[in-house]
Amino acid sequence: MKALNEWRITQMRVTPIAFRDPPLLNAVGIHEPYALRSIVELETNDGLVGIAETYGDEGMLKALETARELIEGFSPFDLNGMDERVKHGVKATKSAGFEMNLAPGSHGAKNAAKVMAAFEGAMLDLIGQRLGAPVCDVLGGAVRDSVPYSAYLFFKYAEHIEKPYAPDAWGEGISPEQIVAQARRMRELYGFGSIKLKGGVFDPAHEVACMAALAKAFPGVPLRLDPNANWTLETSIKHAPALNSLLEYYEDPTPTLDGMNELAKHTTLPLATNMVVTSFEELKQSVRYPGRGPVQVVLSDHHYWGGLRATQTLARICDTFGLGVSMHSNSHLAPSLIAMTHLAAAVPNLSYACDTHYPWQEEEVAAEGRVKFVNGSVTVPRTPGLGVTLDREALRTLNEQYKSCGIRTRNDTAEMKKYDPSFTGKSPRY
Ligand SMILES: O=C([O-])C(=O)C[C@H](O)[C@@H](O)C(=O)[O-]
Ligand SMILES: [Mg+2]
Repeated sequence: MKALNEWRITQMRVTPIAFRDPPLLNAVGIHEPYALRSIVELETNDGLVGIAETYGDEGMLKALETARELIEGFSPFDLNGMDERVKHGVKATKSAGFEMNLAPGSHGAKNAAKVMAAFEGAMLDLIGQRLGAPVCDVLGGAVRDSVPYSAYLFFKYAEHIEKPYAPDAWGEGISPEQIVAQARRMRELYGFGSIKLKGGVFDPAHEVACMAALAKAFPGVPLRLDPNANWTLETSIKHAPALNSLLEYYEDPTPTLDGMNELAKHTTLPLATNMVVTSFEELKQSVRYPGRGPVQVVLSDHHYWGGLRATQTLARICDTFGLGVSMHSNSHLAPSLIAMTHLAAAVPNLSYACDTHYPWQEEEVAAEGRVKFVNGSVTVPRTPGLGVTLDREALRTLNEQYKSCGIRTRNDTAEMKKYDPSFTGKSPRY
């Protein structure tokens, strides 16, 4: 073991991976057959390896590569120094191709925050391993033993238009009956205590009918609907009275802070967002509105907010301004879900069950296997560090899948055009 003052990160490794992802529908199109992520490993001069999962889009891989010199050679304890180096050394980029509104992984403007989060995650894993403490303890200690997640329902087709593998077991999810069946299956398998439906896909009246069917099938279970800003302000106001009695919060129905602010005057529901408040600058703008303001619940996401510590800061600011806090997710595997779990354990004012796409994923890179849910919650690991080790064989397989799948930047709109050539992804559509 190196003395702590000689402890250094000697090498960064980034492995892009692709894993099977079902044909899930959203405001801008449909998920491609493979979702992209990357695994960042930081190795130290005493042979420890810390890991973090982040986005796998081409822009993110380039940003990580440009930041190599900002991490190699430095101490794993140098978290604040790393933040500063990355803030000044990693530039925002205008993505050369497509920037998908729902995929923060493709947002060049968030390059520095995304790189900080990836580096910090692996550094906290290293610190925890070295000290024999779980990441949540490094973050100041867990205030809960397990973290509640929400069932995350999607409208979906039974299979992809191109068929690189056999269809999933969930089947089609379009009618209210199919959505209720999807929720029932997900609750049976995972025990989730609240339910979110990804909306912004079909006629809003159909989506409201699905929420009513869910409320009838699961009385007392908290429900959320997220149209991903695909409804105009007028449409969002029109459906507010029906949703008032159905939802626990109304997530990003309409675009812009101004739009959400106006909507807030027409609904009794808290308005939640992972679209109009996605940075500290936007949070500042949001809390400056007089009255109720545009946002009552911030859906944080450490992967693009600058990391676990930055998200703790975000949660404290939310507490100061009386805003609720929960978490947004994307298609992800155990290293990401477990990092969210450590973080959520160390956020006292987490007010709602967090999102996770995890039930939609079948493949895994963790040697521990698939993450287990008990009554919809994930137990906070007590093992040193993140508590996730890489299954090297699985990592190799998912990296091979990345190389062969041909996808380099998530583009749900281009995928949807294969089903419907007239689809534009233009938003708000309803
Ligand atoms: O809450 C959200 O906005 C999301 O989860 C965004 C995701 O990109 C979701 O729309 C998806 O996976 O299609
Ligand atoms: Mg959302």
